[in-house]
Amino acid sequence: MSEKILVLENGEVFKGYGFGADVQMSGEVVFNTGMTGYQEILSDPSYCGQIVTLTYPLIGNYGINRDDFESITPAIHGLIVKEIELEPSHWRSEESLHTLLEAKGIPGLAGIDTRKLTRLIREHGTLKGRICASDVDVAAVVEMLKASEWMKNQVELVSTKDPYHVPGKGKRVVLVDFGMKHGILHGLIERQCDVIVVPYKTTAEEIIRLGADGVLLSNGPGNPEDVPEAIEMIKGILGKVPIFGICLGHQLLALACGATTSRLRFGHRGSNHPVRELATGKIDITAQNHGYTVDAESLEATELELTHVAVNDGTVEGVQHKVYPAFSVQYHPEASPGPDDANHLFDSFMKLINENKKQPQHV
Ligand SMILES: NC(=O)CC[C@H](N)C(=O)O
Repeated sequence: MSEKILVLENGEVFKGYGFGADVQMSGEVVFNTGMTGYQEILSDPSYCGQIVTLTYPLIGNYGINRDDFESITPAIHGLIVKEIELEPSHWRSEESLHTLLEAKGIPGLAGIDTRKLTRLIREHGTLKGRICASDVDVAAVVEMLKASEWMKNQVELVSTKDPYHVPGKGKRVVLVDFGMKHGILHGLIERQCDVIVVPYKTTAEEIIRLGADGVLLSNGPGNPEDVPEAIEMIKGILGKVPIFGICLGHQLLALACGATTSRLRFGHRGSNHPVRELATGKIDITAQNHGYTVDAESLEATELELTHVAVNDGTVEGVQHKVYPAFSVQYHPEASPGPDDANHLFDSFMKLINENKKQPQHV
């Protein structure tokens, strides 16, 4: 394994060795605190353009299996670990993390102090970085990183290009794909839904024409303000069909209702984030992966009510519309990876759809 380095825009350099693809890539360096779940993390399209540092110190020991991908084509720009296991052992394992990343053209960096890197990100906020060969001109890379913009419009890169149908005998749910994790689709299939997955630019009229009983707004990468067409679409379906938003979908629902969003210093990424439901005081331990948040103060001027908050930092984790059937959460009820505590939210969505159907449909 060849020597590789991580160069950060603030000039810091971490020396380690490469695994995965032997390529150089830049991205926003973030960290995830999950102890397991690297296969789901690296294939979650919400990480598009990011270099993910895993804080758990030994990664790769249970390999890569056939079933746990959250998307077929990973969109991350790199994976950083303390120690990489090249010879995995697990009955479901089909290949190693190294061979998967190699095949997908994604660079890995191992052998660095991931605690030090994580502390740096926590203090400074997320940083732009580049995984490079050890003999690069570091000063030139730093200049290039400083001059570069944050990646934009990642949703365009990961959303499906064409709509497709996943037939089921139950309610018809239009799933708007902003970079959907497959776990969300599974959550609907398990509830017998008849799912139509549509591209992120689909209009409100097209969604209504599909005969949607409910609309699920998926997770996805980047800044929610980068997808104004989706915000317009949500304004068009609000009050006409029940809506459930997850992560980016939650941020987009909030923007469509007049709230604002902003960037968190270092985000929430991991499998153990406690969230409090305000109505009951109940805590769910949740899977999270986001760098933006809905601004709590901005909710006052809207018809949205705050339903969930993050226990760790008090940020907005869930909202519900006071008039129309629409709610959303910043965390991941589909987990993958992480605990299933919040899986009941798919049932809440089904309930909302069923109750809406009982209302007289039109005047
Ligand atoms: N997982 C997601 O949907 C992430 C939402 C958004 N891209 C963020 O970082 O906040």
